[in-house]
Amino acid sequence: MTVVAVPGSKSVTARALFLAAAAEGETVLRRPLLSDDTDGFAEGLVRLGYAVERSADAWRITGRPEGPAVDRAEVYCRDAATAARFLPALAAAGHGSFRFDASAQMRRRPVAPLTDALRSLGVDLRHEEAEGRLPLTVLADGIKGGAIELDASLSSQFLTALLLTGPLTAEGLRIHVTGIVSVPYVEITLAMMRRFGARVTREGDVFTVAPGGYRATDYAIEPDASTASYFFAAAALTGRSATVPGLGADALQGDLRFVEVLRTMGARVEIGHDATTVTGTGRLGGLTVAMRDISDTMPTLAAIAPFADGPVRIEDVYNTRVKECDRLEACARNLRSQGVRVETGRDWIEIHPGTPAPVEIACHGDHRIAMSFAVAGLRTPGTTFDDPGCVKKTFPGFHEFFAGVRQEWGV
Ligand SMILES: O=C(O)C1=C[C@@H](OP(=O)(O)O)[C@@H](O)[C@H](O)C1
Ligand SMILES: C=C(OP(=O)(O)O)C(=O)O
Repeated sequence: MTVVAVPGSKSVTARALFLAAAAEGETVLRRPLLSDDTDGFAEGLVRLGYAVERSADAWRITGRPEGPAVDRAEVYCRDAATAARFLPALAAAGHGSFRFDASAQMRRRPVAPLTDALRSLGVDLRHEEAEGRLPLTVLADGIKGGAIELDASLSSQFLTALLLTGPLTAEGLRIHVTGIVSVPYVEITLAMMRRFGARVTREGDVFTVAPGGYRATDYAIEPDASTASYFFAAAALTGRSATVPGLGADALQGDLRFVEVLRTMGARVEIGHDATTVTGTGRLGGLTVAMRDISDTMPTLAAIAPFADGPVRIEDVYNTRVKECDRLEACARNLRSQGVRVETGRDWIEIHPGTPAPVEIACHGDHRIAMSFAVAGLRTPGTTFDDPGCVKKTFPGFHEFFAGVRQEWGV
C-alpha cells in the first residue's frame, strides 16, 4: 500500500479565499493548495485590497464584509476560471471600479451568463472586447439583491459565483436555475457557505440565499480529488495500490466518485472514514459512463481507456470543450496520434482497446491533459510532453511527485 498525500483542493481553496475575504474577522486556511490558480486568486484579493498573509501551510485572511479596500484595481486572473468568475462577483458587492483580465484561453472561455445575471441585478459592468468575455470592468456600487434566472449549463461556476455573493447583498438572492452541469461543485459551495455562517437553501431548481454576511472561521482544506484521480488511475493500470488520506466518505468533492468508475472497470476500491484506496486487480474492463458531474476526470479515463479490454464510451461531457482547451478534441487527437481508434460526437468520446505508441503529447497548455497522459505513460514508455510545465495550474511539482510514487511502486 502506497500512501499518496496529494495537495489541497483547488476548488475548496478558491471558495475558502472568497469566503474568508467576505467574512467578518480573521480566517485561517490550513493546507491550502499552492498552485498557479490559487496563487492567482490570492493575488487578486490582494489587488482588491484584502490582507492575505501566507506561509507554506496556513493562510490568514482579514475579511471585509463591506467589500474591496481600494476603489480602483486591475486583477489578472491568469488561467483560473474560479478567479475570473468568482472575483468579479465579489467586487460587484463592493464600491469602485475593478477591471478583470486573464490569459488568452481564459479570455475565450464564457462568462456571459454570470455577467448578464449581475447586470439584471443592477450591476454596471462593461466588456472591453467581446460581449460575455474578459476583459471586463465592474463599476460596483453594492448589490440590492432580488430574483434572477440563470443558465449554468456551460459552467456551474456562474451559479457558485452568485451564491457566494448572495449573503453580501442587501436583500438576498433567489436564483432560478434553468440548466446546470457539474452539480457536485455547487454542493461544495453550499456546504462551505454554511460553514462560514450563511443561510442558503435549495428547493429543486431554486436557490435562496439570505442576506447577513459570513463569519470567519478556522478551515482545513481537503486534498484535491481531481488530482487524486491520477494516482487512483495509475494504481488501477499497474496492479498497484494507492491510498489517499484526507479523502473519505465525508469528502466534499464529487470528483472522488471517479473511483466508482474504476471499480466498475475492475479495480478494488475501499472508501474509508478518512481515506480512499484503489488497488489494481489486473483487470480493466470497458464501460459506458456519463461524466457530466465529474468531467475534470474525463481526461484521466480517456488516457487510460485503450488499456481496457473493451470500448470506453464517455458521455455527457460537452462542457469539457470550454475548459483550459477543448478537452474532448485534445484527448481524441492525442489518442489518435498514439494509433488508438477513437470516435467523438458533440458531447461524447468512444475509445477502443489498443496499444498506444510512444509519442509527444500535445498538452494544449492544459494541466489535466499532461497529468492524464503521464499516467497512461506508465504503460507506454517513451511518452513525452510538449509543455510539461502546464501542470503548475493545480500541481506545480506533479512530475517529480509522480516519479516518487513510480519509484515506490517499482514501475
Ligand atoms: O467550481 C469549481 O471549483 C469548478 C467547477 C467545474 O467547472 P464547471 O462548472 O465549469 O464544469 C470544474 O471543472 C472546475 O475545475 C472547478
Ligand atoms: C476546468 C478546470 O479549471 P477552471 O475551470 O477552474 O479553470 C480544471 O481545473 O480542470
